Amino acid sequence: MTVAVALSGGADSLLALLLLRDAGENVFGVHARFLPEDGLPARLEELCGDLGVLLHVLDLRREFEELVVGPFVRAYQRGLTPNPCAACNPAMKFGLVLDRSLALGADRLATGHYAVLRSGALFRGRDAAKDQSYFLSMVPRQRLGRLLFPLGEWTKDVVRTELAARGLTPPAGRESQEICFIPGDYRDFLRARKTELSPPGPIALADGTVLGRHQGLWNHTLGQRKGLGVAYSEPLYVTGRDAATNTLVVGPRAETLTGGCRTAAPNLLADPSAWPGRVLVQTIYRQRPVPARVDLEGRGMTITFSEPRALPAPGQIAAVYSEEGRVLAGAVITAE
Ligand SMILES: Nc1ncnc2c1ncn2[C@@H]1O[C@H](COP(=O)(O)OP(=O)(O)OP(=O)(O)O)[C@@H](O)[C@H]1O
Repeated sequence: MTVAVALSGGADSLLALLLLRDAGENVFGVHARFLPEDGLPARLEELCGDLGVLLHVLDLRREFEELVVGPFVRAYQRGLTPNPCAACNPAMKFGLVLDRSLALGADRLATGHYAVLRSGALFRGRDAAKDQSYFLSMVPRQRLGRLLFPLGEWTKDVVRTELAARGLTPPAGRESQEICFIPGDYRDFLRARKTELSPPGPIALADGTVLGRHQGLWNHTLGQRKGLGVAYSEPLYVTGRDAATNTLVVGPRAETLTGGCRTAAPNLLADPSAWPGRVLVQTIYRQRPVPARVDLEGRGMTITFSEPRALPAPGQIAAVYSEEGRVLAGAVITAE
């Protein structure tokens, strides 16, 4: 089988390449340039040359800006908390990179994601601390059949040890950042792009009582406590960002919890008729999933948690799991 391995320059995809090659697959590398100029493609070329592996560098900078970074910035302008991986995985890695890899002669595309594929079904990766199935929940089902995740049963520690034992240092020389195109704080990134963002506005309780002013909704995150600059008889938290009135809604801790949320149309990875009776939902990466009722209504999902949860941020992903860790669906959260 011919396998294209998506090489980021990091440790995980490098080991994925070596494991597949050791297993006798016919491998080649594909590296996508998503970001402005850096020296990484040249360092990867050199490493692949040493390993005797062909590398294709795909220039996807324009597409990444159009399909990932632009929508990310516009979502902030609409008062959302976007998750760029929700757009990147289906559109870029398992969209354009997969298509180009198939066109280059690959039967499959492998990545260094920590997740397991079994008979076309997606499951959590074995390393609970690195499991990336949450982000993969937005990848269309028919695309999964073309993918391989060789590190699904591995733990990060063993990956590091294995590479060291082979005397290899990944050329990227860094662990991934939370958002790959933002090296520091997202607010500095938005300012640096001179993005037109929401202006100052009122800070108010849910009943409309105005307590102060904020410097732009985009500066604040749901559940935030520090840095509000308003005095009140009890600690206040951000409980909502009303883009229509440009109001930052604050309230006591109890109001940072909710019983459920709504989503946009889900990406279904298992037919709802075959879902188990009990499902779990996760609304942030690395969050403990909780049992929930999921109603597929119209074009979206209505999720009712079995216990109150921290307010899910519109723009983030809600991933639905079986108790065995199978991903049943993923969708973008639209509202509480
Ligand atoms: N620029 C890129 N070009 C090709 N593939 C990429 C690129 N960036 C990421 N990938 C693929 O997506 C996988 C997950 O990427 P992520 O940014 O989450 O890195 P990671 O889990 O730290 O993995 P790695 O150690 O390989 O960087 C990578 O293992 C790799 O297969």
